[in-house]
Parts: sequence; structure tokens; C-alpha cells
Amino acid sequence: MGAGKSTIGRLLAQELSSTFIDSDKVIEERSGADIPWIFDVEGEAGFREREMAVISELTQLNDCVLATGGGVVLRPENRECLQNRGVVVYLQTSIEQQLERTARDRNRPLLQTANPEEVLRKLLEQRDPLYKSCADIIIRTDKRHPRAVIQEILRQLKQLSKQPS
Ligand SMILES: Nc1ncnc2c1ncn2[C@@H]1O[C@H](COP(=O)(O)OP(=O)(O)O)[C@@H](O)[C@H]1O
Ligand SMILES: O=C(O)C1=C[C@@H](OP(=O)(O)O)[C@@H](O)[C@H](O)C1
Ligand SMILES: [Mg+2]
Repeated sequence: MGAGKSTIGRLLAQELSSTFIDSDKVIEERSGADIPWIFDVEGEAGFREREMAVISELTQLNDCVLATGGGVVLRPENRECLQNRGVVVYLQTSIEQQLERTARDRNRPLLQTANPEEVLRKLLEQRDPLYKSCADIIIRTDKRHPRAVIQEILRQLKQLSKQPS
């Protein structure tokens, strides 16, 4: 959360002249409710069910940039879909930057707690190995302008396409 997936994904899609899709937005459209409402009424488990259905569908599409929610890697089915169908980019960010970037946004239910720093630390501990297990490209985004992050993604994409498969 706050790594910049939604922001950088949108700009990257513009740069690549491809379609941008944010799975969280699709989940909201499909359910006719926002993410805090889904967490409130259906719990995190309900949100993860909806997320899995949407990821399974969206990863069938071609030529698009897909920004996911940060918890997408929790389900092995999601990791498999992402790995099989695309180049997966892990945007790494310090907890300090995550806190700064998410502070003004009430839209992340997992961070609406007395100690969001502790929550982020635990999530990182749990998720970092999962992100690494499915990432083709890993990029640090701390104190880096979104444009600079995009240039780095493009550079690494070019390198990947040069490698013999
Ligand atoms: N590289 C960056 N530098 C500065 N601010 C950023 C950067 N990436 C994202 N942001 C800002 O941080 C906030 C959260 O970004 P967002 O794209 O929603 O993250 P995510 O989708 O990974 O949770 C937004 O206000 C966005 O403008
Ligand atoms: O990390 C998570 O578990 C979540 C991240 C959110 O998306 P962003 O990573 O875009 O904030 C959103 O999917 C939901 O609040 C759960
Ligand atoms: Mg997002």
C-alpha cells in the first residue's frame, strides 16, 4: 500500500500506449460498493474472494498494464495467474514512505488502526517473500519521482526482452 502501483501503472500504460486496469477499481465497480464497505460488511475474506475472481478474469486480457492491490499475492492462485500471464513488477517502498503516502487517504481499511506502522511492518514481513517469488522486475521507489520509476521499469523490460528464453 502506497508503493505507487495505481499511480505508476496508469502512467506506464500511457507510455506504452496500452490499456490501464486497476483491479481494486474493477472490484468496486462489480460490487457496486467501495473497498471500505466490502471490508466492513464481508470482511477481508469476502474482499479476497472478490479479488481472486477479478484477477483470474483480468489476467486473461492481453496488452494491458494491471495494477493490483497489495494483498494480491496472498492467494497462490493469484500469484500463478500473474506469473503465467505477464511481467510482474514489484515496487518496493520503505514503511516510512508508505505511511507518508497513505496518510491522507481513508480508503485502505487495513491501515485504519491506531498503529499503521506496526501493521505495515507485519504485512511486509509476510508478503515480501511472496512478492519476490513472483516478481520479474524489482524496483525501489523511495524518494524517486514516478517518472524515474517508469524509466527504470522500461529499461528493465527492454533487458528482459533481450534475454533468450
Ligand atoms: N514515486 C512516488 N513518489 C511520490 N509520491 C508517490 C509515488 N508513487 C505514488 N505516490 C503517491 O502516493 C499515493 C499512493 O499511491 P498509489 O498509487 O495509490 O499506491 P498503491 O496503489 O501502491 O497503494 C498517491 O497519492 C500517489 O500520488
Ligand atoms: O494490501 C492490501 O491488502 C490492500 C491493498 C489495497 O490496494 P493498494 O495496495 O493499491 O493500496 C486494497 O486492495 C485493499 O485495501 C487491501
Ligand atoms: Mg492502488
